[in-house]
Amino acid sequence: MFKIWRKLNKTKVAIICLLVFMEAALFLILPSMAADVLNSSSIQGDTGTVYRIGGIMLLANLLTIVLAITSTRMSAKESQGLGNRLRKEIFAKVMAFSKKDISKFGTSTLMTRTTNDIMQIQLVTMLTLRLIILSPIIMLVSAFFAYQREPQLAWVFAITLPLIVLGIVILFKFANPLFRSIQKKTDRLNKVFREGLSGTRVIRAFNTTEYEENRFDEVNNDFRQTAIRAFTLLALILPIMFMTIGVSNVLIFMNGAQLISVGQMETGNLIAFVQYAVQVLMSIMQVSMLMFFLPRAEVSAERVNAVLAQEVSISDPDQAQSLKDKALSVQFNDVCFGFEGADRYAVEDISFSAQPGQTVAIIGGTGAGKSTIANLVTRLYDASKGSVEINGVDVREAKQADLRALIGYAPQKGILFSGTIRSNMRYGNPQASDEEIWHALEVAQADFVNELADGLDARVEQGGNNFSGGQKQRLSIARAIVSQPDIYIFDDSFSALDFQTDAKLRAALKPETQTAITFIIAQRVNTVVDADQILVLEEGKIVGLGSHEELKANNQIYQDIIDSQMRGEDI
Ligand SMILES: Nc1ncnc2c1ncn2[C@@H]1O[C@H](COP(=O)(O)OP(=O)(O)OP(=O)(O)O)[C@@H](O)[C@H]1O
Repeated sequence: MFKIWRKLNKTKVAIICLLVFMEAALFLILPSMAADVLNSSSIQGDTGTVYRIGGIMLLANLLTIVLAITSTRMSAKESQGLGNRLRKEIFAKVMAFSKKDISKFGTSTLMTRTTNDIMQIQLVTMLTLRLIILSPIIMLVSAFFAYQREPQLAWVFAITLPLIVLGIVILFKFANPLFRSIQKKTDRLNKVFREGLSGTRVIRAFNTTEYEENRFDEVNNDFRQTAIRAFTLLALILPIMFMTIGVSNVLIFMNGAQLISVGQMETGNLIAFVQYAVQVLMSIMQVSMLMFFLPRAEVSAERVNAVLAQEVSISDPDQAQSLKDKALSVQFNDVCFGFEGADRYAVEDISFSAQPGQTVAIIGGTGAGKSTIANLVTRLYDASKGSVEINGVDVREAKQADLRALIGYAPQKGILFSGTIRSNMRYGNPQASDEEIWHALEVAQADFVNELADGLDARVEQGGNNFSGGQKQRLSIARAIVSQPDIYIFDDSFSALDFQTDAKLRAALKPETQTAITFIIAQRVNTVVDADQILVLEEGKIVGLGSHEELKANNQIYQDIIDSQMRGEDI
């Protein structure tokens, strides 16, 4: 938590502490002033002095309120500002994470950490800024003033304080593990909810709505039961406090009345003692409430710090080499890559090179390692062995931003962002004109945009959910074309297109990619027939490399793929 609090604005924290200190000082003198008026018969007889002291007390009260409002507002602003900065830092960090880094945490917990955990931290920061000075000062000074006024009544504290401390310690012991468990259960709740949301269509198609509802009910009820237990314990603090305050008042009044009757105590002192005693107990309550929230926030802070401290596994070198003004090329030198924990490489001993104007097709069955090769070019993964060179530079020696500026990537799943068609098309080239966008859409065979009433201004919902899979793919292809890259990567982007559209798209793409290197990942032979070189992948290894004609003549595996797809027809 302290690590996170170091991010607070120190000047503002100092001002808040000063305001709170002044608030405490004013608050503390009020009972003494009232007691002095009540105790002194000379003051009571002097109406002018009574009014003057009353006026000062009123003013002190007003000032206390102004100070309290100002410090509360500043604490709120500072704690919200801290939350804002933490969310921004986490977002920036997660954006820099490689796929491997993200999978270390999981999407659901990253979301919970960015929302729920940061809210816990904000709440405790605000409480702390207000109470960390206010409550201990009021508690200690009130106890001192109370003792100074009437040491004869101090024994009451000897009974009430241990009672209160014992009650709070017992509550802490039981509630803390429950609050820790709530945090984990929030992650689970999010995970099941997210899975349900993203899999709605599959759930309905398999008629498993009831099964999914039961699964959600189970985690939801588990969360509810733990939360009820934790908050019931938390709610017990108030009754314990009020009961203790009540008992202490009764004891003070009983003993005080006796002392007044025998002339050993003045009425004003009794009133002041009661007020100070209440303040002592209320301050203990405030501190204990804070102590109650603190462990929860501590757990949250640990979870947030873990994300911020996570080393980004793919980072820029200190002295990056430029990729500009160099001849365009892509070269794989005996590249192997394995996922963490996997017992074999996902791709192994991959070597090939590509020159400007060439199309490299990668074909192979499901899980053969095709996307992994694309991810090695874009440096979403780093080679475990060997090297990937772009323009003669090892990708690990270049800046990621420079590398990615060279690449136009159309992913396997057409991923779009909420906004308009235009904003999505300009994603890789903010300066693109409408003409350039329409041209790219034409090349990508995205004719359907012409029919949309709003054309380029047509709305794109979150994830492009208002477009079909094939439409999303074409828009993703157009987006890659708009950025006019040196290297195109179409990762199975033609799979949702019919044969005719696939052929038309590849023909239209040719003049666009004349000076570029184009990667086409596909499972269909039709899509790769025109490629300059085709990499045939099986279980992560290249089992064939050549043109369609060469492979068709000499490569048994390629022939098998053709046979399985065309059932012997000639391609
Ligand atoms: N995040 C991951 N963690 C562990 N293993 C993975 C991960 N992603 C992919 N793999 C494994 O790596 C291998 C290659 O995956 P890759 O996605 O490159 O295949 P692919 O040829 O593109 O398949 P498809 O055509 O089905 O998309 C597969 O065996 C897969 O199980």
